[in-house]
Amino acid sequence: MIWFIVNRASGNGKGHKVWKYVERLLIEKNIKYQVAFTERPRHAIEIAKSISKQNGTNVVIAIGGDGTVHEVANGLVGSEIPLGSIPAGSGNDFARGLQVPKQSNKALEKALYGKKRKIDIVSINDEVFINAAGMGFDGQVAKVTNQAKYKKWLNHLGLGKFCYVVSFFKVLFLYRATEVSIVIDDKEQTFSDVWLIAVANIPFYGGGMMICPNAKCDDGVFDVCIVHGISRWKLVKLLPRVFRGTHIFNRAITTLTGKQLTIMSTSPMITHGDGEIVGETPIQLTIKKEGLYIV
Ligand SMILES: Nc1ncnc2c1ncn2[C@@H]1O[C@H](COP(=O)(O)OP(=O)(O)OP(=O)(O)O)[C@@H](O)[C@H]1O
Repeated sequence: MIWFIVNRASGNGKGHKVWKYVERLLIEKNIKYQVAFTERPRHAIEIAKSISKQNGTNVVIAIGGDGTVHEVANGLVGSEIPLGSIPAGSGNDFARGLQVPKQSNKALEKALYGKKRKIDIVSINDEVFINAAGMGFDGQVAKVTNQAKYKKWLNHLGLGKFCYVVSFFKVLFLYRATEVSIVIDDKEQTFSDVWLIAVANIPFYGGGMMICPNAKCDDGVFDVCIVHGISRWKLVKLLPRVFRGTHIFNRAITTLTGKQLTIMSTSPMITHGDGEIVGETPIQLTIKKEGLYIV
């Protein structure tokens, strides 16, 4: 059976439109399917979990943005059912990082007939993330974005991916950098004046920012980007370079790779996983090699 989990609210209603289009294609092609619509945050986790316990499911296709893909992945972890996706959100970084076509008909093709493969995932508290997590400035930006009214308007204008840039400037003037101590694969390091730490499984987050340009979702490690010892003004100047991934050559950036990471900080750093708030420091992240099937 082919299952769809649809977040009609994603991308400010884009999820609904994409589903209507996909539904028409499925009927035209005479493809049998089942569909469940999410009714609230975290509902997709419950739905995917319950589907994963049924026999005869070939694929679960998420229609929504990164939040929906994150939830479906959390529901499917531990099963052999692959996750497919048809992007309908504001950021769609998962689709960008895994070459899922933007056009719904092509994304549907890939989800139905593409090759099943395993990717790494990263566990953080009791959740897993597939794109990236971020602590500090990043976590605050994710929190502000999720609550933002301008998200709706920017989505409406087809500029949804700029939500994070608007939030960046909102958080910039109030945020205070902190002292951080990390243990990565048993090696301890300290950093002062830390703005953010991003841990990435794919290069993109925040609507196309290439935060860890070398991240690969099947290499058994996550990539870490630490931004520290930089003034607010220089941070603003660095932002455009993040879209090209060339920020990593700046001396305010430290990049690392690892399988296990513990982060402690003088003041708590809000933490997001795939754009959803998952806690605050102290926090531990562990790679689960080949932990999820995708298609
Ligand atoms: N019926 C619903 N009503 C309101 N929110 C919902 C509903 N179903 C799911 N959600 C929540 O909507 C949130 C946003 O969804 P999603 O991330 O897929 O879209 P987006 O924010 O537009 O896209 P992106 O994450 O790519 O920027 C998710 O955190 C999800 O839990």
